[in-house]
Amino acid sequence: MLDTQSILDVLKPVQDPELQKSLVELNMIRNVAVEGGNVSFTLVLTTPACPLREFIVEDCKKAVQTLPGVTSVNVDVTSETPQQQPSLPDQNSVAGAKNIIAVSSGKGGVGKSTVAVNIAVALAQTGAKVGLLDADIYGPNVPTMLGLENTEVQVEKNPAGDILQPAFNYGVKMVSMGFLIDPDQPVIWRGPMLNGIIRQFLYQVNWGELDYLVVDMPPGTGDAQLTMAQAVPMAGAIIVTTPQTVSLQDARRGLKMFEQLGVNVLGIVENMSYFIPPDAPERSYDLFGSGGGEKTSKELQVPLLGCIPLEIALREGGDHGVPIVMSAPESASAKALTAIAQNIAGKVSVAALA
Ligand SMILES: Nc1ncnc2c1ncn2[C@@H]1O[C@H](COP(=O)(O)OP(=O)(O)OP(=O)(O)O)[C@@H](O)[C@H]1O
Repeated sequence: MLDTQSILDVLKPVQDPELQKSLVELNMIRNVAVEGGNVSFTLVLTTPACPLREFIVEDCKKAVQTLPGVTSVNVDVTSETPQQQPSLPDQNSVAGAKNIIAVSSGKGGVGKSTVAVNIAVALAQTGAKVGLLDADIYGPNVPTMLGLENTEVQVEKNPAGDILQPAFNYGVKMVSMGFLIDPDQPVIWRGPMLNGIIRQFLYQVNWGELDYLVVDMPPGTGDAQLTMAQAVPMAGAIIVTTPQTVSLQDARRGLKMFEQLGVNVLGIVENMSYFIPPDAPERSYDLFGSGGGEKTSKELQVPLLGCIPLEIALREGGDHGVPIVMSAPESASAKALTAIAQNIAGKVSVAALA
């Protein structure tokens, strides 16, 4: 007989390809309804950024259609991002923020902020609720890249501590070190000061509900990384590198540091992997050698999340405050960044449900 139980039974062997577990057992199939031969249910994915959405829907439909008497299958797709749990006793979650992702690099100038901004916007484009915390004290350039450089931060007076109102553009809520410091004045940061500001940015900002809080870390291995790892449960870190050997060596150091701090490294992103000339987009040149990111990822046994080409439009997007995933989603770098964002979202779900 065609009923809720028979639908759930036939769907039981269908797995989430990333989590490699049964959709039914993961409680991802809900609201099953049968009316005559018409079957409908809700598929609750673990991220709105799921790149395999169509594939999973197709698998479900095929399974249900094997039942005799089924005339139509209607799948309503939605998502609930799982929440990362604290791993250390003193950690405090950021209220409302389900998954905190640190974007880091061994050294400056490899494109860490460019990657952080574009993956934040790409995640927001899928419908996810996204925050971006610019913790890069040495070069807080996220406001410029998001077109928010002249923002006046709004502060809400509160007896328990003032609350900052994040700036907002392209679907992303953002706070930046750049809002607090004069960009032309050098600031000498001492560990405790930096620690205090990062904690303020985590806990005294009106972030609201967030599926992902992306944090643009200062380059290198220092106090900011230590503060983050101690303060909050992190879904994971990603390390941005370029293909040159020196950059890869720095990436290795960054990776080891996160491992020592007990932070899950979601993978490496190789930026400036190859050059695409704007007047001959069918060509590409390996300016800095090739395969470095892949080699490092194999050696260190962490996934390579993707490779981003060197494209003039990507730099221009950053300078003009319109991230390339917004301005030219069909460009090679935007496609690479969107795929990386989806990849990260998948790995975050796996880590949260492990
Ligand atoms: N793939 C790319 N193609 C072209 N330009 C790029 C690419 N990646 C980054 N850039 C440009 O390189 C410069 C440095 O990038 P970005 O500020 O993102 O690096 P960073 O690692 O965050 O640096 P810092 O450590 O100073 O914060 C920027 O002008 C950016 O637009």
